[in-house]
Amino acid sequence: MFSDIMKNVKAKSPLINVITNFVTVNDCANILLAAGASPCMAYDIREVEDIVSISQGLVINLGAIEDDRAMLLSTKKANEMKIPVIFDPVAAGASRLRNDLCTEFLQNVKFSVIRGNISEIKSLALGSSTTKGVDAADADEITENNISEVVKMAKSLSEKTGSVIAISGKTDVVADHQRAYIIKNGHPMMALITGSGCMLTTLICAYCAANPDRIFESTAAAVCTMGVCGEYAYQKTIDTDTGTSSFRNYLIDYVSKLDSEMIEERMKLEVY
Ligand SMILES: Nc1ncnc2c1ncn2[C@@H]1O[C@H](COP(=O)(O)OP(=O)(O)OP(=O)(O)O)[C@@H](O)[C@H]1O
Ligand SMILES: Cc1ncsc1CCO
Ligand SMILES: [Mg+2]
Repeated sequence: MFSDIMKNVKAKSPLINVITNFVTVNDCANILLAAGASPCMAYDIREVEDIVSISQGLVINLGAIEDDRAMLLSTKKANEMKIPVIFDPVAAGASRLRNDLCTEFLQNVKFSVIRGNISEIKSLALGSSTTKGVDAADADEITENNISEVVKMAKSLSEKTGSVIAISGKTDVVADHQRAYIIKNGHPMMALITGSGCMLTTLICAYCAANPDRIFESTAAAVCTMGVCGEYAYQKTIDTDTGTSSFRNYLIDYVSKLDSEMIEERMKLEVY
């Protein structure tokens, strides 16, 4: 299902500029290299337009905001060039600065994909502020009881923004204004390392940059990749009697080792 999408990442090796946070920046660069893409983490206002002009994709991550002017300048350039721009609204709902920037970005930028945990996406869609900082609040967890409401919310946010919406967690949702996939891969250990969400957003950008006419499918492929690699990495953590720090390395290892057969074997994707 995703074999050509993954092959294109390796064949084209897209250059992705990532304006992200100092917490997870190195993991984001490594996940891109593991997938076959090429990272650049330029964020200085004096050069972002030049770097974006030679890039095939752009990530804007609000984890630790240093210079929102550089973010806006680079998105403007990327939109002019019509390359995919992926938004990670980290901790949306947690502070006025984050909420104001999310509003400003959604008004002025065309994002191909918006990827967040359920609390962050609820904040964008409903203006709620339930988030536990950078982590989703337990009370927001997607369950069998609320999944239809969550899908409805994602479709309506997609309609409003023109972006594909990816919600991560125990259950992942990928939706545009009319279609949705539910993906149930991954492992709870993924929430015990920082940056699994930031890495997922960056991987989505690589897949979209290599397949710019297939944003919805590329997003789903990246979500499945991350989930399946989380499962393999957890197994390896158990087999080696290690813990969360090794798990993080194994996660990157498996993204570099993964092929489409390994995904297809384990993928738990349903059309909703
Ligand atoms: N309980 C879980 N079971 C299975 N997979 C999970 C679980 N929690 C998170 N994941 C997976 O971990 C990845 C990151 O999702 P998560 O929602 O934790 O991101 P996040 O909160 O934005 O993370 P961060 O801000 O630390 O980067 C996704 O691939 C998701 O499917
Ligand atoms: C822990 C943390 N704080 C700001 S960004 C970040 C990484 C996870 O989003
Ligand atoms: Mg996050």
